[in-house]
Amino acid sequence: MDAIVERMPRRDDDSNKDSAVKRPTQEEAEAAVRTLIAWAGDDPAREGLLDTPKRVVKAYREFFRGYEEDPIEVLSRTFEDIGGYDDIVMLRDIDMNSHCEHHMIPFIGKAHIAYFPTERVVGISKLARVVEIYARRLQTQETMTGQIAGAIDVALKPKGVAVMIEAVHQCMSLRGVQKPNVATVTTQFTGEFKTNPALQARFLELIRMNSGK
Ligand SMILES: Nc1nc2c(ncn2[C@@H]2O[C@H](COP(=O)(O)OP(=O)(O)OP(=O)(O)O)[C@@H](O)[C@H]2O)c(=O)[nH]1
Ligand SMILES: [Zn+2]
Repeated sequence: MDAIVERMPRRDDDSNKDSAVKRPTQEEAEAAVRTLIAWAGDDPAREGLLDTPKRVVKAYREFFRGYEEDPIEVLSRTFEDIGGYDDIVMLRDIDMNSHCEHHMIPFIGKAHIAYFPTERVVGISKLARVVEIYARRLQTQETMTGQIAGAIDVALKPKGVAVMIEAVHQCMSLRGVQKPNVATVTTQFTGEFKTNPALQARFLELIRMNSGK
């Protein structure tokens, strides 16, 4: 599982000059957007489009800010005093949106996460933050599902982790095959969620209970 955890894969700003990928300047990024506007068939010098490159570059900073954050660090603050609690902790229906690495088009859906703590638990918001960090990178849904489970596994060393993502890929809805209502479902189980079918079934049941399916 460890191999799949990418903490901060391509940090290439001034803090890491040895990185393989050099981050372009703001001007270079804006010029690239002007090229794409021209490729779309419009005039980047048209008044309505003059500020568009700046806005797009700013939006990209937001969409892809996950490269600057470290999920393991986010999960490093844990609490021991859990009053003898000895069961799974589950976060259901975490809204997420990411961008597929093949088309750079959004895929949008929900993540469900459960883990079975040993002695220590993590603040529940941190699990949603981990989803956010990996979602704000160029992704495949499979990779992202594995990375989330891997990070929780490595950082918390729980008895097990379960992650499910259900998402609609707009690269399938808006272009290409044009099938707008396809849900892609991915799961990753570690530890007892992998070896204990009853625990795995409980995770799936807890998800279904909510959706009324
Ligand atoms: N497995 C997987 N595939 C994805 C994901 N996001 C997008 N894809 C797929 O990536 C594939 C890329 O296929 P290509 O044939 O190289 O590209 P394409 O010609 O644009 O493919 P079409 O979408 O079929 O038009 C497509 O089948 C997409 O549906 C993902 O998260 N996981
Ligand atoms: Zn795609």
